[in-house]
Amino acid sequence: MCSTLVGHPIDLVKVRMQTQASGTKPAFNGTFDCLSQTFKREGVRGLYRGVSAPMTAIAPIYAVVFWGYDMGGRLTRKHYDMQPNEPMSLNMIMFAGGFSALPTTAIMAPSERIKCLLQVQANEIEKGGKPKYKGMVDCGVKLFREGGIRSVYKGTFATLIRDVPGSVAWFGAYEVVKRKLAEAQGKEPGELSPLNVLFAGGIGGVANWCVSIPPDVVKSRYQTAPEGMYKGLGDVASTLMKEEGPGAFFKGIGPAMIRAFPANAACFLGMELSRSLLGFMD
Ligand SMILES: CC(=O)O[C@H](CC(=O)[O-])C[N+](C)(C)C
Repeated sequence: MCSTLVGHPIDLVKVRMQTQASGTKPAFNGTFDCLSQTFKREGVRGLYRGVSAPMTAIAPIYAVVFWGYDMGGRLTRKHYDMQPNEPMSLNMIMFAGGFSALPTTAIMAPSERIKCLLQVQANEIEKGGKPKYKGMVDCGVKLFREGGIRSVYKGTFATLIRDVPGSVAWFGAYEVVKRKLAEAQGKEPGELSPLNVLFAGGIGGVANWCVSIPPDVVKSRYQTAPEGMYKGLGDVASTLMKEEGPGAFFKGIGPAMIRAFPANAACFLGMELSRSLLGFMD
């Protein structure tokens, strides 16, 4: 929840930049321009538009991420007939990471759909219109009334193609950095200092966004587009390519990277601290 509080304004900038209409003059000239325009026009409230959805979903999302990772690890250990305390190879870690995205998508996809719609609806207010959604619950209810569960879950496949490779990189980079640091200090990875864990977590976040940005742009466009605008994800990708060129697939990479290190450093440190607290209570 701390990482959402810190990272949401910059995540909002990412989504607004990713969903800027093509053809016309861009509304924002870059990350800091978007941040300052949003603050000037909408105040602090504007920077936190849409925060309710990730704030509500973040705890269950990460509980499922780490549970899914554990399940993936158990599956590979069973496959190789390994003991539960035997360390996993990097390939096994990456498999377990990718596997974790499968159950997580069930919560991640609707949370992202609502968050992105709330984050971009300021454009409508700007044009003199009234905002369509009053908040997270209102948005979820309206989506359900208008298009049923299919509409709430619009963008599920896009979320999956973003988060399977993203989670492979996230867990893989975190473990590689932790192992290298431990080796250099003659320690076990579990004995690393909080500062080392923060560093490894931050690198995990950066690795995640190195592979996730192109599918994230497609996801943001698809989830915020009016009904019927695109035939599917392939249509979003080919329209982007035709109208805006290959650079469009990297929109929002600046804010994503600025947020990636601190948000994920905090996330992994929180996970390691709660893990040792639970071990201590055992
Ligand atoms: C897209 C996303 O939520 O990525 C997570 C890291 C972040 O910066 O929020 C990692 N994971 C996909 C494993 C949830």
